[in-house]
Amino acid sequence: MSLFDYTLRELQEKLHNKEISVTDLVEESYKRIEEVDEEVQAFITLNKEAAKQKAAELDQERGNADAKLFGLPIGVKDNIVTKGLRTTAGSQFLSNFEEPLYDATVVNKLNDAKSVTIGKLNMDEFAMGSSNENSSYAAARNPWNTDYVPGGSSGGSAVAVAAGEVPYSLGSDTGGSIRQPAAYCGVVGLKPTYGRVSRFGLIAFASSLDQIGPITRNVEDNAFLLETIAGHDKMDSTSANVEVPKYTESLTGDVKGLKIAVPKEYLAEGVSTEVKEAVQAALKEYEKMGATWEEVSLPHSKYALSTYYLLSSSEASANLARFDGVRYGKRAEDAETMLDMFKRSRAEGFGDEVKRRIMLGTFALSSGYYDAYYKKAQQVRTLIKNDFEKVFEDYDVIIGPTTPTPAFKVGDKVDDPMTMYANDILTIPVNLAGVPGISIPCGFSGDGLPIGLQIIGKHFDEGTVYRAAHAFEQATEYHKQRPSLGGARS
Ligand SMILES: NC(=O)C[C@H](N)C(=O)O
Repeated sequence: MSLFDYTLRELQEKLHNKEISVTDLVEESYKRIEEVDEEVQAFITLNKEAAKQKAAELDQERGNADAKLFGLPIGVKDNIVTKGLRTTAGSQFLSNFEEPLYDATVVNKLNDAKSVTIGKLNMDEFAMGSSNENSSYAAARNPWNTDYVPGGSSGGSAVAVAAGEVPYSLGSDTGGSIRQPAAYCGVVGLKPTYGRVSRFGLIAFASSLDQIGPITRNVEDNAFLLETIAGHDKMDSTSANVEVPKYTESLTGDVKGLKIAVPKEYLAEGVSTEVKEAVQAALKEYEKMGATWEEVSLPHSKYALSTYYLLSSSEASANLARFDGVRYGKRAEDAETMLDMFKRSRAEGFGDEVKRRIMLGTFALSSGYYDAYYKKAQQVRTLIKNDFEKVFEDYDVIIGPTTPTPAFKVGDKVDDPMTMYANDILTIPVNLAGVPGISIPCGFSGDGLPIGLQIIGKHFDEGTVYRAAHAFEQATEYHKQRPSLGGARS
């Protein structure tokens, strides 16, 4: 058994009782990375020397170890800026961004809580993708079967946790990038309410949709981590000044009387039989625990995918304008004029998917098309948000699958953007509405690949989402299964 099979709270107890040291934990992490990372490619950059030094320092000061994440090793998605530690956003454009000058707010919070950053996690370039195959580095692989993708864009964040390289990690979610890889890798991933967690220091993809969130092996750890990173930040004007509850206190195990809505659009055509059956079995489990469920409709769901690709690409085209070869990242050589230098740096620096989105976004924003595409998409976004609000007048949570199918094979969809985009059909509406959503393990396919259950809550009601997720976890064993990767673990 690995140390990382313990919950964060249990690890802290062991640290407290001096059964283990912070150095033991950090060494366990790097040992496991050495064993399996060549196979799964979860990390882009390791922080070995600094992490070991920090562990030694923390071991010295252990007497007053009451910081929230004291000594617990974490992996951070590589679009979250870390001072002095290379931050690439999965792009070779930023491969030389070795020494960022500041920490993202969430990283400051992790540091204040005295966690130890093990390294930066693999991702699709600038968070655009659903399989990790768009990483400029290596494509991360699914620990349950390395012929399969781990999902994306926070593929590395889900893989590192599922493969036992770190006990918990941070990802970011614009259209499903935390929940979809969490579902594919059999771990727990939460996208918080928009505004719950500061985006300061998150390399922006689509600013009105991006949120940072926790990926863990169980719901309690997830709630614990969200408590640490959430909260208002004056450096992010979209972060909400709303009190952060103690999420761990909402894990009562009691869902008696909980009112669940199941959107018929989420179990429709395109959702595989195995996934449907797993979700139906989960609903039965909730019934047994005293919750009730009813079918509802989110009628504008069918427009969510096109709305998302218009809005997120439009925002990306503006956000990514800053990568011009001047201020950040690589610069094209041999350019003759300044304009030529901009053009060549961008042509050489960005991968195909990023270019596709920038072109789509620029087109949607251009005069003559703006009203027909961008403005229209904004209006449809409001309709989608209203669908959710209407359902939440009568229900506490919405439950459905996280993804239409379990993970697919590496290479299967990489040349077909439309089928790749369709992966996020059940996660995207949640970002458009700005509400919180979690994915938790709820079964396995015939091929032994994990299936994820999505639980969606009201704005700023992560507490109820966690309570529902935790109760299901307590009643089932899916989260206790481990991939047999590397042979060394059981
Ligand atoms: N970034 C995300 O949340 C993932 C989504 N698959 C996208 O490519 O936009």
